[in-house]
Amino acid sequence: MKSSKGRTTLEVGADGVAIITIINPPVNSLSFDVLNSLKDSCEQALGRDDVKAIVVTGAQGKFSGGFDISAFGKIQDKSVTAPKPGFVSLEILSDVLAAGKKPFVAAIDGLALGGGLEVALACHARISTPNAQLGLPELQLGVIPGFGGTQALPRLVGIAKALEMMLTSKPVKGEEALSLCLVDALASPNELVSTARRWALDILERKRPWVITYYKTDKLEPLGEVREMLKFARDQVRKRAPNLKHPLVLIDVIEGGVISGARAGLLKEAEAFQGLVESDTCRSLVHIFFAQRGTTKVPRVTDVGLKPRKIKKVAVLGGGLMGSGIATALILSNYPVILKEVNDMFLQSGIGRVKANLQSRVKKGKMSQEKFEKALSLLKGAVDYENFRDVDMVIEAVIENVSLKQQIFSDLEKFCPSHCILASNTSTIDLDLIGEKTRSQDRIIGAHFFSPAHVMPLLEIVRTQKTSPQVIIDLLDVGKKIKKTPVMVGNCTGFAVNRMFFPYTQAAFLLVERGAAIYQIDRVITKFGMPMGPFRLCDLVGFGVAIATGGQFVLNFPERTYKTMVIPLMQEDKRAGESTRRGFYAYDEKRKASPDPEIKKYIDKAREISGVTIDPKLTKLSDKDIVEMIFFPVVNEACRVLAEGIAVKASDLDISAVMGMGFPPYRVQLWNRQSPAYKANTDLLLAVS
Ligand SMILES: C[C@H](O)CC(=O)SCCNC(=O)CCNC(=O)[C@H](O)C(C)(C)COP(=O)(O)OP(=O)(O)OC[C@H]1O[C@@H](n2cnc3c(N)ncnc32)[C@H](O)[C@@H]1OP(=O)(O)O
Repeated sequence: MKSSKGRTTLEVGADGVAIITIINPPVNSLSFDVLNSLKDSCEQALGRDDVKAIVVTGAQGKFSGGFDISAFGKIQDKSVTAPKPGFVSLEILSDVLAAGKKPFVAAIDGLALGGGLEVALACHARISTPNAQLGLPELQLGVIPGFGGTQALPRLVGIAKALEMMLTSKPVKGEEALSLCLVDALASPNELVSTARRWALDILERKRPWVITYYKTDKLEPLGEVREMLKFARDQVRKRAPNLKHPLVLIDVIEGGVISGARAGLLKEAEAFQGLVESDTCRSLVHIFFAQRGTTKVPRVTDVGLKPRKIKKVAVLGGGLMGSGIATALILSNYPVILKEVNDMFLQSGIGRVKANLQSRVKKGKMSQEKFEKALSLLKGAVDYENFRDVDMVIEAVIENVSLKQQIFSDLEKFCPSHCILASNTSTIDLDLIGEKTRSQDRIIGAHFFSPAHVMPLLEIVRTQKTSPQVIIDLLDVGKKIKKTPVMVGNCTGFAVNRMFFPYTQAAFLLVERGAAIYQIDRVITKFGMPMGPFRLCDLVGFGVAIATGGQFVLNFPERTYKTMVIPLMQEDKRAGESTRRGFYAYDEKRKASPDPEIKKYIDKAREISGVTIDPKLTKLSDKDIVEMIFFPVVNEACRVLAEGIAVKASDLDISAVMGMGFPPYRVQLWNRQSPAYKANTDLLLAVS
């Protein structure tokens, strides 16, 4: 017998109010089983003589996290048949709930997201707790709201706010929802259902309005204004996300409903939703949703019954760019931190950097002055190890120097308690080497942050052969608590992200020295969706860093390292990237980059020194050729990282590419599926090398 995935229950109280509860842990997602059961429960409640009014709620303090996202994959691979377009929005929510002859009230605690909020919008009133999260985040998954949200939300909060909520995918809290008229009243979690019960009876007794959301028009702005707003929104979308179609589809669907009425809008929405579910964008973004949550599931580590230990205090060694960013990330998540430097002057600079990081959040309105003071009070400075007796974790972030790090780790072994986790933020040095002079190899681990560490979402957790699973579990937990996506990798040069990044710039140099146009490469790669092309990236990180990391790759992977002469030649002329205002681009005082005709001189010279000639084929590459020739070596390297066991699973590398390299998440699945096609192009690349 097929096991069902979630259900609803129906319970009728002595007051004649039926409570329909959505039950599908952990977030009460709306699987097809839940939706069918919801329809049955609603029809039963409407048909029963002992039921006067109905409250819809979710079990365990969560209304619903929306449509069951795992069903997208099943629809795409045809292992389930999707119901006909409009089955949920028209046949359940509009025709059963909204058109019901008894009042429906939604009692919302925890979260009402996506389809969850759409169920609530179909009810005749909504009561929520002050902290509940209400939103329509479907765009993040490559689709639009498909259970009526595109029509109902604008009718409750107006077009401008509805557009903002849907285009940004950001939820609002109960308090704001009340001020927007998205909910009708607030109640504490304890009083939520009783308040909703009373509200439903009040509607029946005509003491409160009986509102069918889809018929409301009073919040819709006049048509001329709506058209202006939609035009502005379309322009913004085209500018900010030129490769994405679904935000434009959303705007068309909203417009359709405003012009032709909600019922026509619901139909249009249902058809558009069905088309988008099949798109590569949706496949990719759904894959990324689960891949991101999968990074903390590590076989033989997270499935052996270990629980994370409580980390009460952390020490960060080094107050430079990385150390201060790491300290900022920790205090922002309420970890008391000791920031250690070698002397008072360096310490004050480090503390100053942390302060500046926090102040910039205050300036951007992301943080209150009160939170600023509180976060800063968690930071203590030190110039020795005296206060390290009670730290539970140390993160070393000093310069990349093996003997210095070895010394630090042996000092740490002496001063820190024996349970203390000893982490290094190194991006290039072998962790076994760092811990060589200690007897604590089981608690040595890599915590590789990306700069700026308090902003970038990825954390590479590097385990050695000896790192204990408990230490990995602890760092995974800290990673999640400081709002990073932790990805566990093995110990090797460059770990996952830098190993994948390396061929990205290598291929670009190889192509340019053989005739490809330098700025065309950056333009095409940016158009593809990367935050910047390989040459602009070299300028940003600076040639010093590029040469230092490049040296590691030459040492460790000599058979596949391309030694370009362009960078050393430019360095001789004191061009070292953005920091010197001259690299592959010239930079004005506002750091705006412009192509520099002088670059040709360095490329010609590099060709001459290396004895390389121009290949006419490479002077007229199409955009597609360029994208493939830059990225197929990246994919190849990712395959090696997986084959060597450095990454636990392929989806971890997808997340590393998206969060560490800025690879466009909406393209991941297409690239995974295309892999057989890349051989020909890789051969092309090999043929010219
Ligand atoms: C037709 C409709 O318009 C279309 C839709 O409704 S599309 C769905 C719209 N809803 C969403 O996008 C919400 C997606 N979920 C989230 O943002 C977050 O999971 C959340 C805010 C609900 C909870 O966050 P958090 O507490 O950090 O827990 P999180 O780890 O993300 O999720 C807990 C578990 O629930 C699962 N989950 C969350 N939302 C889910 C959903 N809508 N469907 C299926 N599973 C879901 C996660 O995969 C995770 O599973 P795991 O424990 O096996 O890894």
